[in-house]
Amino acid sequence: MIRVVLIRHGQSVWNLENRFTGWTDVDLSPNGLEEARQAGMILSKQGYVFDAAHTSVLKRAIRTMWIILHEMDLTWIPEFKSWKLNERHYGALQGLNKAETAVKYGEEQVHLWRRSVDVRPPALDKSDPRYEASAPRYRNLQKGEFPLTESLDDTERRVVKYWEEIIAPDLSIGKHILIAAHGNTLRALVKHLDRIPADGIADLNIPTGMPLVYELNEQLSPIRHYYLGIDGELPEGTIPSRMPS
Ligand SMILES: O=C(O)[C@H](O)COP(=O)(O)O
Repeated sequence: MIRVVLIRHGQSVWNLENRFTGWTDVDLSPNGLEEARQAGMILSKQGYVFDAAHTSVLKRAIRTMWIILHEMDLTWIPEFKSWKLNERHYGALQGLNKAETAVKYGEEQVHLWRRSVDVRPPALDKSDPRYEASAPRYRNLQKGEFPLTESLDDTERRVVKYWEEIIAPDLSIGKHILIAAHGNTLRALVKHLDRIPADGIADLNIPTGMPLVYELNEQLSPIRHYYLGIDGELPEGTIPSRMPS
């Protein structure tokens, strides 16, 4: 049986401040550090071992992965970082407080920006300091790949490309893989794996710092999935109470 573990980074300082984050490179909050440590402890206690770990180029996910691997005494395994696992780009909303934005534009509009599959938030202007296309970490992006904003569909396309080209071949030869990524990156991946229709994804939220295990068949189609708690797998369908802001 093939198994892959997905984990959303621990709480970040902007999760705590309730700000749209996207590609902004904020770090974990003290609580997020602890969530990552607990996730590593849970995985270790449940006997999980990984051959490789994949993450984004954003430090909240990288640090989560590092803490988990440290807790599991697996810091020696190969690590891979890709912008394709970055959080969904939140365009000109990045940095704004979510509650204040809802007051300004209305709950309905903000819900559309956050949870529809095809509505893109207002785009960043290329002159905006938040447009970081020339940052060293993004130098390998092809022309036009650096987003000014993204819908969940846009995010899904790049995540699925990474899954199909990089992760799936390794899973197929029996490697055990950890993916430490972001709320919307993982929503997009889960939408793809579980073939969730566009109108079925709005209520799917992935909590910070909780290991989510997917068991897959030989064709890499999901058999079942569950979150891991300190006492083992949570009953299928259980969503842990630690929800994103
Ligand atoms: O980028 C962000 O702001 C969050 O990590 C995910 O935000 P959302 O729950 O508003 O999509």
